[in-house]
Amino acid sequence: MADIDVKICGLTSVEAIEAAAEAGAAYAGFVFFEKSPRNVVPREAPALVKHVPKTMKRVGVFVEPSDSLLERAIVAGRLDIIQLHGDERPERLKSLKARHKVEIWKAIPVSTASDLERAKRYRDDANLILFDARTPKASRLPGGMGIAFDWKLLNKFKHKAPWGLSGGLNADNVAEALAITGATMLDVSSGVESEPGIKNPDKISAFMEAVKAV
Ligand SMILES: O=C(O)c1ccccc1N[C@@H]1O[C@H](COP(=O)(O)O)[C@@H](O)[C@H]1O
Repeated sequence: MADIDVKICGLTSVEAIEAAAEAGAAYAGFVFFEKSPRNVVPREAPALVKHVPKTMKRVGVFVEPSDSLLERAIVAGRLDIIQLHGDERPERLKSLKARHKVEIWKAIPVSTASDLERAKRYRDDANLILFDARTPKASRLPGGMGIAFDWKLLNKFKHKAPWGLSGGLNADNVAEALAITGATMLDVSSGVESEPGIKNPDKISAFMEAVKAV
């Protein structure tokens, strides 16, 4: 694989964790958001994360989490990274960074070029900016909907911080996404599922094969 790190997100079963590990994913993602079909509550996390090999980092996905949820999830999920998917301000990231020994990733919803400008506010406080598709206003989730944005927006964007690409990726379109954006970090959820919340090991492996073929 051409130095591309992949996060398989929304893992809720041992089978899916093992498929992600076997296929060579760098990150195992667990969603701590009760509206999500992939929600993991902190008390369930230890039984899952014990199957994540040392070669992978554990990422917790949150949407404007309370301090209490974060504290419980970080401990129970032995999280290396927290990914914030809501309207969290840079100050919130700064204070979380001071309090917890984790990396912080900030997801930025993208539909137009001006959305990319928003990312600049997080450059000092986020370890990685994740460009994700903006989901429709009426939708229940700010991510994990299998929606892609216009990757050409990233084409000429001057990145001044580490960044990754997510939103609507799957085995059929990931080569094109990589060709257009030059991303070196990818995050996928719906594109490796049979139905919302149910990961499909064959799709995980096909996605990783498609990335390796680039
Ligand atoms: O996956 C979820 O249920 C989810 C819920 C709330 C916020 C983010 C969520 N997932 C993240 O969304 C993107 C894109 O997912 P997809 O591949 O388009 O399904 C990805 O970063 C997930 O981590």
